[in-house]
Amino acid sequence: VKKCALTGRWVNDLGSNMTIKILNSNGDFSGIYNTSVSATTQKIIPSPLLGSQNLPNQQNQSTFGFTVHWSFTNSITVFTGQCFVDNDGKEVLRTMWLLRSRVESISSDWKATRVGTNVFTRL
Ligand SMILES: CC(=O)N1C(=O)N[C@@H]2[C@H](CCCCC(=O)O)SC[C@@H]21
Repeated sequence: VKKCALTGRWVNDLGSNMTIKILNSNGDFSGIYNTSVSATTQKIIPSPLLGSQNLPNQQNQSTFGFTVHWSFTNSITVFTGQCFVDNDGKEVLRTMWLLRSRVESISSDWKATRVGTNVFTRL
């Protein structure tokens, strides 16, 4: 199997996990994200994701991005990152994300976006 194809199951250091399904011929994919944490009090449920991975150099640690459309609250997270194969041959996703939460009014827009980094490894 090619190293660093995103297809499959990944887990991050927060304990969140995701399943990336079919990666089509131009690198687009869909999947499911199970977050272990939330900024809201709503009950967490698995949420769909859509994304793309740069294919031409897929076997050479390519870049990707995806959007999680949270099913349980009015927010969206976009992730972007790169898949690396470390010295032990383990695949690791180094990502950054933006979480945009819905706020009541434009005067609260300033506090509506959170940013972070995160690392995923194969489950
Ligand atoms: C990978 C990582 O850092 N994160 C993760 O696995 N879960 C949290 C956030 C979950 C947001 C849920 C919806 C909401 O609370 O508005 S997305 C970034 C962060």
